[in-house]
Amino acid sequence: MAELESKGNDVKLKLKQYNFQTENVPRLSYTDPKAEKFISNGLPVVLTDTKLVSSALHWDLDYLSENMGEGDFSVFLSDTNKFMYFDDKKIENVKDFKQPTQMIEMKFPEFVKTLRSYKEGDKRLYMQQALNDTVGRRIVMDFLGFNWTWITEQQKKNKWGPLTSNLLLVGMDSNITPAHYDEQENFFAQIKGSKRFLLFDPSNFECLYPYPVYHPHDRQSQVDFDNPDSLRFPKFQDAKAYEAIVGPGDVLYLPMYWWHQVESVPGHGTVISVNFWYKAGPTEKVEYPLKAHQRVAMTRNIEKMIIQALNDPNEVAPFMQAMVLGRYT
Ligand SMILES: O=C(O)C(=O)C[C@H](CCCc1ccccc1)C(=O)O
Ligand SMILES: [Zn+2]
Repeated sequence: MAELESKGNDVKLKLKQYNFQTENVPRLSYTDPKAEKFISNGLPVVLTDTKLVSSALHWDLDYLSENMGEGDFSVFLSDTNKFMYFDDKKIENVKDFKQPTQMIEMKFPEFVKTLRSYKEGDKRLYMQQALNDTVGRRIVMDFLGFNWTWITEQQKKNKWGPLTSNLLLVGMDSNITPAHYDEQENFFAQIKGSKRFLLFDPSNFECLYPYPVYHPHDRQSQVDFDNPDSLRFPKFQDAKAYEAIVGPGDVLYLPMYWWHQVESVPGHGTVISVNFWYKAGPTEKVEYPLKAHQRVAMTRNIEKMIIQALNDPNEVAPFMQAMVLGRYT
């Protein structure tokens, strides 16, 4: 889609326009009882005033350069502004799989230097690294200063599993993480710059055509949002999108299995976020009709069983087609 450049500072016009309708995700103070209701019902909501990461709102490239320590950080390089995740353990399953990005390990100061010397035509950069104990003392203090009381209360109230990681995301504006879903609950905290989320309920599974489970791009949509192939993906036009724009201090509750595309809003320079990924809680009692995310989990389990039983990714499609075509179609 053509990227509309706006003359004024209306961020809306700077955003890419897609051909599906979008509705806004509610934006509520975390003190609003309605906000808790959204979270307990597994519905996305933008929470303001949580102070979840207020101890990090001063983070910028220089401060991080000085305080992130001597560790190596995973930096993804892309020839385009898209950074599609891939699982390198599954590359062997797909003949001549073409990696869309390459990952290099960099010290933080080197990453900053490369970022600052970026010019048109260079590979774009996106640092995506789980925070760990190699970071400097000041970052530890900022991390300890997160509003753990509130978020741990949310974890308990909603019977989520343990916190698995905090992904630190430092990217260039206009970077895009294409549509995918994750199997974890997520409180996404925005620290610097703005990000636009396009969210889709798990029931949009049929409209977003995820790659096969054995594919390196498992959990990612096959549809190119900028040039959707309506022949291969006819239901894409029926996808129902929700939109949320998060700025510094905002926290997006991103429920497990909800599809999301993340666009770093152009014009803000470096964009910094930290997410909080929680494992699912114990599987709730199965009630009928099954919820959409339960169907997705079931589909995944069935695909995994077939892959394991056939022991060859190339046999999965013919097997499933033989099982379904002409019988269930
Ligand atoms: O927090 C989330 O879930 C996001 O998708 C945030 C996203 C980067 C995530 C990269 C990634 C995607 C899939 C697996 C592992 C890592 C962004 O902010 O660009
Ligand atoms: Zn994600």
